[in-house]
Amino acid sequence: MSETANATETEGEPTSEKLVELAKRRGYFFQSSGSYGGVGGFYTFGPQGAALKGNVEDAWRDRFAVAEGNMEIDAPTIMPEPVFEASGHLEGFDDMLVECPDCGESHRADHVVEDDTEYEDAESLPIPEVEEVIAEYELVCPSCGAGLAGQAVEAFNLMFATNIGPGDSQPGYLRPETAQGIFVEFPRLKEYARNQLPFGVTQIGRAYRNEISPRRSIIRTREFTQAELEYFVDPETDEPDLERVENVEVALYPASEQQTDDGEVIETTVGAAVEEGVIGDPWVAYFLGVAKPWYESVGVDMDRFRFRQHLSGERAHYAADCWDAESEIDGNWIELAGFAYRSDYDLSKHAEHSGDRFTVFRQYDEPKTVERATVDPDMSYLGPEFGGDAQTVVSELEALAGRDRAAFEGDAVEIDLEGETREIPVEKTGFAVEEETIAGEHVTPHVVEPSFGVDRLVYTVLHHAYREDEVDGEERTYLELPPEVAPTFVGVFPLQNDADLEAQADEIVDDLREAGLSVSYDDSGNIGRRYRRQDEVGTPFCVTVDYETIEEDQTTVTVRERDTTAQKRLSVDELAETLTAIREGDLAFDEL
Ligand SMILES: Nc1ncnc2c1ncn2[C@@H]1O[C@H](COP(=O)(O)OP(=O)(O)OP(=O)(O)O)[C@@H](O)[C@H]1O
Repeated sequence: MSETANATETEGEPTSEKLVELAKRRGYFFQSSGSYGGVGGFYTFGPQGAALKGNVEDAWRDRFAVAEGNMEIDAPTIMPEPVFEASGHLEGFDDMLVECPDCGESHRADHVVEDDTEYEDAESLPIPEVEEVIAEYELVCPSCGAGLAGQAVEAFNLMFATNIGPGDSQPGYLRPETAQGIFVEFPRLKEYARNQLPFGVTQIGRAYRNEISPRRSIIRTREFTQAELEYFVDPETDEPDLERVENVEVALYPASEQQTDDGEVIETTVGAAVEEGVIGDPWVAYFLGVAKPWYESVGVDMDRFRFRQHLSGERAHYAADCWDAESEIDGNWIELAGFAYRSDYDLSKHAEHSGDRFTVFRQYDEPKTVERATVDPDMSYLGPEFGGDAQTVVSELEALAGRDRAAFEGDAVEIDLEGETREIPVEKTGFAVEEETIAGEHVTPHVVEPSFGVDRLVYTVLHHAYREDEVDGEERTYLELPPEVAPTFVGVFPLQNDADLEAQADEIVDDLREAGLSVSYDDSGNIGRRYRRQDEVGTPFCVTVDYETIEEDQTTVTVRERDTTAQKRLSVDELAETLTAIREGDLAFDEL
């Protein structure tokens, strides 16, 4: 999809620029391998970024694996070629590439079209049409301004290829999504679920896409982290428990609204959206309802968040319905996650290509009596008589009996043998209809997939938390991160370089760490500068140990809150307990 759906691309808006600078300076994220000049699309999360990302992943695991009762697996990132033949990635996981004839820069042709025309869904256009649009609108290279008309647009496969073992006899690919690692293990995973649908399998891990033009720092990279849930359901019998999410308020931007000039985002509840048919699939609705409060809890600003339905051309052909979670960044909407109903497409493909069983046995409430059409399984006499291998004749007739009993009502049945039509007298086929009692049947589960990008979410959380204000006549930058995800919960400072103050501060650090809080100790520079440093990385509280603390009858410290900069004196003895209660949301700083 387009990153800029319904908004204009305004790369390098102030907040993003300042955030990227802060991220590098304070250890959130920066371009990798900088000593060697860096390479586009690869980023390293520094100490703060790795901690924030880890907290977001833990929060995702708590909500989508643990709280939902789903399993979690950890599959390899390299998989052999047949997996991607089956999944369709080898054949069709392409983006449209156009190269600038002047500067040689590569661009995504659909993005070039979307950025400078009214087309919103250029990805779904056939290549020749994209070439025509580029010529018709006289579109130019975003890097150097040279005209792109007449340049060939090519399909470029996004998978990174490798060889497994020496030589090139076993090609493999770095997975472009974590999902395939779950699908291919379905025959084993269903056993861990005791062959009972519905069940869900999650995975948090790296995915790799050789993006044509990685951009906007960690929003589009070539190596990124996904958190995916594959939820396997019986399409005929399973239904989500919508009551659990029906009152969740959501901002929805359905396809129908996107197609009109004055289309609007609809503010409604999940329950009402299902009832009114705005969200077609109840499973997708359920996961949108779970996701919205979760996004809010990790710090996404709900005034800058919506669910956008895919336009029909944007959807994979097998996907019955698909919605994206989107966040607004400097006037652009970016995709944070996709929620798709993928039908039985993935499991059927892997069954077909691997020959393994990707079904679950659906037990009926009561055994059922069914009629089954059979033919004589021993028709060895038919082989020579009808010119063909007897086994082939039998299986052709069996297949026909299974799907078209009426074919056996006349005097003779017609089957195709090696391209020739043969007539076989019905009485020679041994055709019969038998009654059979069956306890259930094998069904291929359907898949509902919430697929989250972690890096884009980390970027959004930082962007939405970015604040500037003035404290004591000085400009200040701070990140209003929720305590649940902030890399450090509390900074501890001795007021001055004094052995007694430092010893007391060390003791407090130990106490707080023992209570499970993440603590940063800082004794360099004046107190004001130390506060600024913690503000900039989003540390919710700072504790200062001063001379009052170490006076015998005055064992208190100053605790300062990041957002308001309000300060209170708290007893050292109760510090760990009080801060833990705040961290858990049981107490507010202004109640102290
Ligand atoms: N190159 C990338 N860099 C960072 N995150 C990505 C990248 N590609 C996909 N993701 C994340 O993985 C999630 C699920 O992947 P999905 O295949 O649905 O993305 P997509 O629709 O191909 O994304 P886009 O259209 O932006 O390329 C996305 O919502 C996004 O958060």
